[in-house]
This record gives sequence, structure tokens and C-alpha cells, in this order.
Amino acid sequence: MVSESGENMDKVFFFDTTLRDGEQSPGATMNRNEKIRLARQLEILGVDVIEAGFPAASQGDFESVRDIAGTVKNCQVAALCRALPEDIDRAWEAVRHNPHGRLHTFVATSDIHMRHKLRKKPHQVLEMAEAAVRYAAARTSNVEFSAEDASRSDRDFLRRVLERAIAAGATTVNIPDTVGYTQPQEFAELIAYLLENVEGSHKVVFSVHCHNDLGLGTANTLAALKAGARQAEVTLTGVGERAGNAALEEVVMALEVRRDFYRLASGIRKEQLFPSGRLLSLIIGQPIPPCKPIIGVNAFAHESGIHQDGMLKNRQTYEIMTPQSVGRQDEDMVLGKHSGRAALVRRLEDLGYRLEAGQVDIVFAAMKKLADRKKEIFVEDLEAVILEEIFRIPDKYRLEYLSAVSGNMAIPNAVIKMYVDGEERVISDFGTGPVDAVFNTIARVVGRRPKLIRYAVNAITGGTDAQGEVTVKIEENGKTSVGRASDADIIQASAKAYLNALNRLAKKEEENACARL
Ligand SMILES: CC(=O)SCCNC(=O)CCNC(=O)[C@H](O)C(C)(C)COP(=O)(O)OP(=O)(O)OC[C@H]1O[C@@H](n2cnc3c(N)ncnc32)[C@H](O)[C@@H]1OP(=O)(O)O
Ligand SMILES: CC(C)C(=O)C(=O)O
Repeated sequence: MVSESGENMDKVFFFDTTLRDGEQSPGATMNRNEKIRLARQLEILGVDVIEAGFPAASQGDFESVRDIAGTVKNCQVAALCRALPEDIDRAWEAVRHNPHGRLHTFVATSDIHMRHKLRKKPHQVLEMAEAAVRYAAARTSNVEFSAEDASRSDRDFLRRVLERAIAAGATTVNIPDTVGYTQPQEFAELIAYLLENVEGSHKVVFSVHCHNDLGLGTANTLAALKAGARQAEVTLTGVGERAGNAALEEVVMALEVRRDFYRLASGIRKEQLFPSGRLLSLIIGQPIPPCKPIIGVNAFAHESGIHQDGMLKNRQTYEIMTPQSVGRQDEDMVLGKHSGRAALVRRLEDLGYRLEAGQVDIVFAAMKKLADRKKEIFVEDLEAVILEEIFRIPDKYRLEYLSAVSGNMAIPNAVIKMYVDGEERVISDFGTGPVDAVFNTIARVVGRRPKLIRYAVNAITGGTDAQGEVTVKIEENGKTSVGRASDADIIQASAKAYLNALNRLAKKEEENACARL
């Protein structure tokens, strides 16, 4: 592949599993519309493969994968399935309408997984792997096989499993560090060993999938790429099962900034990294930690005098990449009361949002309304508006009106008018403070009693007229849900975030009920 700098380099394929492994992260559940929205952004970002889900897991997962496979045209859509014919059939049914649908089947190869989880002998696992790949390859030539827990597997056994998978028709073989156990040098040696010793290794793409349990997901992925792997399985912001996966933006920028060392190219549009990470954060309601590389608010901030002095003299003293190269805009005021539609559309495009005309109208109206309450509108305000107005899931519970009273001479209380499945309800209740009163009232209206696990307020931007962004995590019957919302009034933002969490919970219940039918 010819890199952006005109050099001939090997290409690394980026396989994004935010919608599958990322969704396995507690609190990162997305509904179908949100997944489609994120898949479109991943397409714009330029990933090679989107792993859209695990269709055999539920009807909801199946439908999301099917709809993404039907929507996305410029990258491959993969579906994960166990080494079982019924799982493979379900996965194929979901991805076969994508021009490059991929079946991704897996089975564990470590002693501990085979003995205790699968309760199978190694020779049975060898047969399962081969049979599954053969079954998948009868449906498509785009088959990936993963040896789950590969990094804790016996090397020679792993080699034999991969050979059987390749002989049966796998075109990509993936070596996961499923529990984030391996160390960079050790993992590089494993990849080099497999590339050298697996018969047929030259016919397939070697892939890696690294978890972050010891904080080494990115380091192990890079070590494996240096050793010859050519597909990186990653997620936006590193979201994923337990401590997460290797972060897409970190691997991409390490390859870019240290091109001299890796000599590898990718098709990723780096200026889409920041908008992509922020979109995920908005959708799943999980704020990006300030120190997160590439996308955290502090990633390009220079606080101390010596650093600032160096930066003023030459930015390269403390900056190994520019914020603009990863799609960060300067955080000056973006829009105001007198801005027009053209400026809004331009700004939305800069941020990576491609909205339809009707959606632009909605955002424009909401922006004008906000501008009446708030002097300056920043990127974060605009994104909050987009989240509220465009990406919100269809609401079972919808707020119409809210009034809350508090102070040292009054018992805090709230009056709320809401719609529940379209039916109007008005109720009032008390609490220990205005937010508690609002949550108690909403809980009475909807007839539920979820436990509040987390409540956090952040000012989206500075100033006393800043929008408050509220994150709420609730739990009911062992199921958790996260809601996020913003408003210039934090009591309103709290109510909207609580309702967003309740709506997500209701959506999950609906999807589970469909899956049981
Ligand atoms: C490392 C990873 O991230 S793997 C992907 C993880 N993702 C998921 O698990 C998706 C969500 N999962 C689910 O919805 C459910 O677990 C389902 C629908 C897949 C299966 O549900 P159930 O049939 O109720 O099985 P359950 O989850 O209890 O147990 C898993 C079964 O699959 C078997 N299994 C696990 N991996 C594999 C595999 N790769 N190939 C074949 N069988 C497997 C287990 O041995 C166990 O079998 P057993 O019931 O005979 O002991
Ligand atoms: C199924 C595989 C790729 C996986 O997610 C893992 O091993 O972590």
C-alpha cells in the first residue's frame, strides 16, 4: 500500500469490534439505531471490517447485525458465532446481504478453557474448529477463525488448530489475548513462531485481538504488528469486556507517529478519530477520561511553565502529533444567537456529522433555543444538542413539564407531567433535595423503583450559563442502565438523564422479551 507520505508499506487491516466486544462492556449497551449510527461513523473513519455483533445471542443482536450489513457498503461487516452450525447459520443470515459479509467463528484452545468451559478433549476441539470453518466456508470465502485464549494455549496445539482452520478455508486467523495476560515481547515471539511454523500461514491474514487487563492491550497489539500480524482487532476508546480492548485511536496514531519504526500504513482517516470517540461516548453515556490518549480533554493540554515555554518556542518540543491531525477543532466559540444554517452545517461537517436536511432543521431550531439561554455555543454544546435531538432512542417515557422547588424554607418537591407510552400523567412527590424529589416523582409516574448507582454532574463548558451534563446509572432486577443528558438547568438535565436511563432499561427488557419469543 502507498502511504499518505508516498512510501510503499504493508497495510494493516483495522477490524473494529466496538459494536460486539465493546458492547460486552457493562453499561455500553446500544440500541439498533445507535448501532447503525456508529457503524456509519466507522465507515467514514475508514475501518476495514466492522464486527457488528453476535447474531445468535438475541433477536435484537441479529436484527442490528442484519441492518448494519444492509446499510454499510464500503467496509466488510462481520458476525461472531461459536463453532456450532446453528450459530453460523444465524450469523450468515445476518451478514449475507453485505457485499463483503464475514463469518467469524471461534473456539477456545487453552487447556483451562477446553477442560473446564468446553469440557472437551483437545482432539474434539481440533475437529470442532475444522468443522466450523468448513461449514462457514461453504457459505462465504470470507471466513475468520479465532483461537480463543490463544496466548495461554500450548503453542504446538495452537499451531495444529490454525493449520486445520486454514486447510478448511479460513482466510483470516486471529490470535486473541483473551484475558490480557501476555507481555509484548512474548506475544511478538508467539506471532513470529506461528507465522514461521503454521503451514499455509502465507495464504491468510494473521490478526490479533488484545485485551487490556494489565493495561497492555495497545502495546501487545503493536508488538504483534511489528512481528508480522496484519489485522488489528480494536475498539473505539478501548471499550470492551472487563478492562477493555486495545484502543483503535492509540494503535492508529502509534503506527502513524512512529512510521519510521513500524513502516506500516492503514486506511484510517485520522481526522475522524476524535469525532468517532466522542460519538461513542455520547451514545453509551460514558465520559472520556481526561487523560485518555488522543481523545481525552487533557491529551493536548500543556499546563506547566516549562512546557508552555517550550511550546511557545516550538510546538514539537512537547507535541508528537497535532490536535488537528486527529480531528480536534480549536475549542473557541463555534456558534451563537446570530449564526445561520450554513455555519451550522459547516460546523457539523467539521465535527464529522453528516445529517439529513430534516435533521439539520431540528438541530438548528434547538441551537437557536439554546442560544437564547446561553451566550456562546461550543462544540460540546452542539454535540449535546445532536445527542438530545437526533440520537435519542424512541422514548417510552417522555418528559413534558417539570417544576421543582427547594430551599431552606421548603420541603423539596417536584411536579411532573409526563407521557408513558403516549398516555399523559401528572404526579408530584417529595425528596431530600430537588433532584431526589424529581427522581422520586418520575419513579412514581412510571411505577418502577430502580436503585440509583451513580449520579454525576459536569459542566459541559465554562461559565455560570454552562450546560450541565448529568450521567445517571440505575439498576433494577440485576440489569443496569446508563442515561446521560444536558441542559442549561441541571434539574432538567437530571430528569432527562434519569428518563434516558429508564428508556434504555425498558428497551433492553423489550429486546430480551422478543428474544424469548
Ligand atoms: C471471548 C469472547 O468475547 S466470546 C463472545 C462472548 N459473547 C457472548 O457470549 C454473547 C452473548 N452470549 C449469549 O447470549 C449466550 O451465552 C449464548 C446465546 C451465546 C449461549 O447461551 P446458552 O445456550 O444459554 O449457553 P451459556 O451461555 O449458558 O453457555 C455457553 C455454552 O456454549 C459453549 N461454548 C462456548 N464457546 C463455544 C464455542 N466457541 N463453540 C461452541 N460452543 C461454545 C459452552 O461450553 C457452553 O456450553 P454448555 O451449555 O454445553 O456447557
Ligand atoms: C472471540 C474472540 C475474538 C474474543 O473476543 C476474545 O478472545 O477475546
